[in-house]
Amino acid sequence: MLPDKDGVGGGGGQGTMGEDSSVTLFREYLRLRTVHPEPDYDAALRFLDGIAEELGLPIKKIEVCPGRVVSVMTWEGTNPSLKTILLNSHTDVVPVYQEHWKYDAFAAVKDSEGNIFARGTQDMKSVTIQYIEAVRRLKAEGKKLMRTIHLMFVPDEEVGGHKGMETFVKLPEFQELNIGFALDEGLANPGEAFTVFYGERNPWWITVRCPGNPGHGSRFVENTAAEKLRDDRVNPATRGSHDDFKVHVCDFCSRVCHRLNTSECFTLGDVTTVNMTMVKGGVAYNVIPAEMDVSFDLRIPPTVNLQEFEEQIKQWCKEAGEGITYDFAQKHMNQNMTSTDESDPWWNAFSTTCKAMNMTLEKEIFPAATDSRFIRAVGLPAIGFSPMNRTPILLHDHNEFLNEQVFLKGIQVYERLVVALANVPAMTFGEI
Ligand SMILES: CSCC[C@H](NC(C)=O)C(=O)O
Ligand SMILES: [Zn+2]
Ligand SMILES: [Zn+2]
Repeated sequence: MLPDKDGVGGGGGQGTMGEDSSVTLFREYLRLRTVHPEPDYDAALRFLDGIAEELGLPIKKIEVCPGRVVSVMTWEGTNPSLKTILLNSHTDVVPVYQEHWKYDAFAAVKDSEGNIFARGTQDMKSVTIQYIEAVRRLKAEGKKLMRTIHLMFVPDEEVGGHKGMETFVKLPEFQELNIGFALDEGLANPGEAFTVFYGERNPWWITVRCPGNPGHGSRFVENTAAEKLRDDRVNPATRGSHDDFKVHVCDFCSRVCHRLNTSECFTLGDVTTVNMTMVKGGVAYNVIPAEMDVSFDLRIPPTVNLQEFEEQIKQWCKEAGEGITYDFAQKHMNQNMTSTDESDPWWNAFSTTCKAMNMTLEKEIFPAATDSRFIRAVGLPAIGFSPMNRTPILLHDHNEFLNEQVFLKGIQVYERLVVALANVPAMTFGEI
């Protein structure tokens, strides 16, 4: 192995201009435009095929929906009958507002401080390449692991995972992987610590439909769709007669916000948030619409009783006026969390390895949604972890970047984690 110019140690070879070859590969992957709304998934599949060939690993492709392929690269363990380790990552990225970026968001420019700028540097092309490079180094060292490792690359996480992981976990090809434990994405941490996620808030996307009396825009019309959306009623006859849905939501949000700000123990993942994100309706300035729709993005922690919460929503609709209904565009109901008890063999392997590397872990509930929710929903333990400390959280933001030293350190972290997880002894229940 070539010496490492940056003192990171245990690195890959030198790529272009003395750059570590792992960084060069990362930048190459960042340049693939797997960006919504029309991700170039074929480019990602070709890239991954090339890597599988380099590593001498078989790669299996499963078309879960037309044009949506999951690839699985497999490094077989010395005891392939044991439960396996899944290293999951998604290949798609969210769109950019290029005019707000310092550099082309798909050029993977590296500045003088070693910060690499591109969409996907944090979410989550870094993790994909870190998994690959960790496996490449372990193989090059001649390591043999007990459990099989699957590197899974999935499409469409950023648009809800319906044509990706949500469908794949229900297929026999997923069952056949015989997964025992999964790693998936987390978030950067601006401090020294690393954040790990053992659960996620449930995303509920709701559209509240408010019907009302139509009529000429110049008149006082009673019981309009619009007045069910607003608290300062236009019509003096009905103003203040009942609370609208938005008032209930605002009251609820200010109570949550107060709790979040007054308790040191809470992070965003521990509280429910509701945001009004869309309002639709109307056909002309002078026609009072027969219906107006308002949409909300709700995120509910796994500790909340979901049935009771839905009853609350029903009540708000009832109080907001006649004929109001709601429907869901997204309604995740599973509340499984992954054990972070030291007695849990998977968590124990994960946490003791991190401790041995002097890493401090902060355990949290993921505030948004990742593909881990589908993995946990089929009863598998999954930890959300992207090894990025000393890094501002910039996923989905302008000028997303990751420093190359942080990236390289992450490869070392995975090298150790993969060995530890793959060598977790066979469990008395279910494995022997
Ligand atoms: C609910 S499906 C969309 C998934 C998306 N994930 C992230 C990490 O931004 C979100 O939470 O909105
Ligand atoms: Zn992501
Ligand atoms: Zn994302």
